[in-house]
Amino acid sequence: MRVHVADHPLIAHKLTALRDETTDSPTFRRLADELVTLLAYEATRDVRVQPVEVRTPVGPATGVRLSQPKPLVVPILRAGLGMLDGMVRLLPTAEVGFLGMVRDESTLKATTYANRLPDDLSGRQCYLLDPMLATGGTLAAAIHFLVDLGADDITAITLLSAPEGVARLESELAGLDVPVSVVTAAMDERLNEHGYIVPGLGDAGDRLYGVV
Ligand SMILES: O=P(O)(O)OC[C@H]1O[C@H](OP(=O)(O)OP(=O)(O)O)[C@H](O)[C@@H]1O
Ligand SMILES: O=c1cc[nH]c(=O)[nH]1
Ligand SMILES: [Mg+2]
Repeated sequence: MRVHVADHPLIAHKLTALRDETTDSPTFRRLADELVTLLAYEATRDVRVQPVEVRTPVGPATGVRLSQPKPLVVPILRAGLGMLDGMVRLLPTAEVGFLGMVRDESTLKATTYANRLPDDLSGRQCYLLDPMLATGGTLAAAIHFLVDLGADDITAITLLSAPEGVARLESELAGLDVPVSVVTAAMDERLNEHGYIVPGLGDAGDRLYGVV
């Protein structure tokens, strides 16, 4: 599994404001949106393209366009929804599927409560969106979902990741022959006893949408 930690002062600047407990929801949403657009640039480095000829006013030119089948973007509800607009701004022709998953706060086990994905993902490049990679249970289950439907290339984009979650993904996905990458804005220190990322930013879903 390839793990890319973004190293850019603009990303670090926005992430610091995102972490700040005094940042309100509207600002948090705007920052998450801006951050994912910056991360998407790195995450789509291997997006598949095919050659195409166009005519400029001066003459013929060879360029590229995104290959078929279209990439699939999958936000993991709730918090991943806060990353969707920023991602499709960069990949406007992508299709969007949805996974609703929630982690039990006492057992830390993830369960799936909604699934709106194409039936067949053969040959599809998929981009999973979730701001937090904590224990890794949610992302591991989401990746298995996509692989079971035939996805053959998966990139997860997260805002914060914990080393424990990355280690879990590495061991749970070790047998897969599907390439998986994680692109994250930061690798934090650790998880606390409640499974929260330290220093983290708290509960991403609550900070985006309020406590429910
Ligand atoms: O790596 P893990 O330990 O599985 O934790 C990460 C998950 O926890 C959060 O979602 P949450 O369950 O709070 O749902 P929400 O998005 O509805 O707030 C977060 O958005 C991830 O999906
Ligand atoms: O720190 C964490 C861990 C899981 N989910 C969150 O929203 N935040
Ligand atoms: Mg939450």
